[in-house]
Amino acid sequence: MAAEASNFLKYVDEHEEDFIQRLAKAVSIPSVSGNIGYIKDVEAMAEWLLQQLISLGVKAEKRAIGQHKLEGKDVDLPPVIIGQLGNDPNKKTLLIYGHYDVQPALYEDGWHYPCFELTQDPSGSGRMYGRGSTDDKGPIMAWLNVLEAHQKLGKELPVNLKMCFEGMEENGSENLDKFIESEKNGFFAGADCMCISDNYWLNTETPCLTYGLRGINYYEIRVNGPDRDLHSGVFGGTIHEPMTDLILLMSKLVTPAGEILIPGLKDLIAPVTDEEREKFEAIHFGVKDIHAAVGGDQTLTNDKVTTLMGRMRNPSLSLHGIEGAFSATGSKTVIPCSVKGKFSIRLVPNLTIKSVTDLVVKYLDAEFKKLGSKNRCEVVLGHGGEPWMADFTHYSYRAAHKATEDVYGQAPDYTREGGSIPVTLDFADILGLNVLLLPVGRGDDGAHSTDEKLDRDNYIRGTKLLGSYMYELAAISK
Ligand SMILES: C[C@H](N)C(=O)N[C@@H](Cc1c[nH]cn1)C(=O)O
Ligand SMILES: [Zn+2]
Ligand SMILES: [Zn+2]
Repeated sequence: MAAEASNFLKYVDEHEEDFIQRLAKAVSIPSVSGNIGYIKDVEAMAEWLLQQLISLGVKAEKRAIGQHKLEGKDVDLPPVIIGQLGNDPNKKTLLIYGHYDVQPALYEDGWHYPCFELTQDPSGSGRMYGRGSTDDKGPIMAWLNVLEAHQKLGKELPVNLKMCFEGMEENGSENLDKFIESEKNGFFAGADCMCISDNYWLNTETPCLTYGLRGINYYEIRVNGPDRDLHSGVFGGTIHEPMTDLILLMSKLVTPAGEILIPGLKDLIAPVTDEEREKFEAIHFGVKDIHAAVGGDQTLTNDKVTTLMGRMRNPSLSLHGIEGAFSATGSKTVIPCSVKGKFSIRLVPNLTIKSVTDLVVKYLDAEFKKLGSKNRCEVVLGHGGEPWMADFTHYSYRAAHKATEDVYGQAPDYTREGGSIPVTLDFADILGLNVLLLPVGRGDDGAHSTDEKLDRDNYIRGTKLLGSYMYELAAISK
């Protein structure tokens, strides 16, 4: 461990409670980017984060990045917050990214704790529940904790730090690529490498460094029929029903065993190399880790490597929901006039947003024609992100490896994330940077799920990890 880091680590140990209060404040702002009803909260979260950064000595500002359509209305995109601390030509410059928006959360979905109130597990396990605790407010707060420790200790950071925080990650990071492009020779100039903390360990015990992400294509199948909802007793048996068409189409996408049924898609996947397989075999993981994380034994196979490849190396297709369908309690006998089926496909090398979309649209159009329905059907790509891979032999990974050993007393696993952070590829390609994914949370944190949580130990040691990584990065030769 770099000796200069020791009083930083001591500060972290002495300020655990303050750091938890910081996370509690962040979680209390319901910054859901996908619903129009939360626009004010997303703005409030951006403003609170900006003020936190300024109070920690960061030269920070909010940047507007245009408008988008939300629930049919034109509204401002959440601002990007950029900041800089340190500009010493003798130091390396690290760029960090995080997102201050969160997935939706409703108590009725099955939460056991208030969704937007950081709640400590009463049994004393150290679990801290709340939407955004692990994705991605916990990691952002961990960076802020690092800054606070240095400010209060009167210590300079060992590297120059540039920061970019967005509020649209959970909805496709719209326009962020354009912002990065426009600031390539401006704000982002001079960055040596990049670190993103926005994914999770594979299990509950082994820290990891992540060098790959699956991409994502998010689709809607829109089936429109009559111009109003109808009584099924009066009109059932007389018209083509949009829900019936949609369910049929959705059933043609994937089998219960997870096999994607879109013709031609498999042929586009890059063949798996021996080196890749060896990397998967070396990971500390068992299907029991998935059983623990999902609270059931629903794994498709008991084989470790097949399971890991299912998550990291193969595409997957998930059906998410149907907008416009009756879903409340009770027995409403309605025929919905217009429904939108939502599904996504996780992309792996060499699948691209376009190649997959071409196949999806062609296939669903043909399947719809086979139904002979008089309804109208349209397949729309909502947002897309390409898959990404990094060079994990880069000095930034070596620094993070060392920091993990310092903080956790064990070497990290090298993993690929099944989830997507589409802007990672934009940062890597547009700025020409090596990107390291350095997760804080565990595999059972339940990101996007009910009872999302972050363990107190991961939050505190995660703060130490991010700080130690900066020290190792400063010390390592390129
Ligand atoms: C891994 C990251 N924390 C995350 O959750 N990413 C999301 C991104 C996304 C794309 N569409 C909606 N959200 C994910 O992988 O689902
Ligand atoms: Zn997320
Ligand atoms: Zn995230």
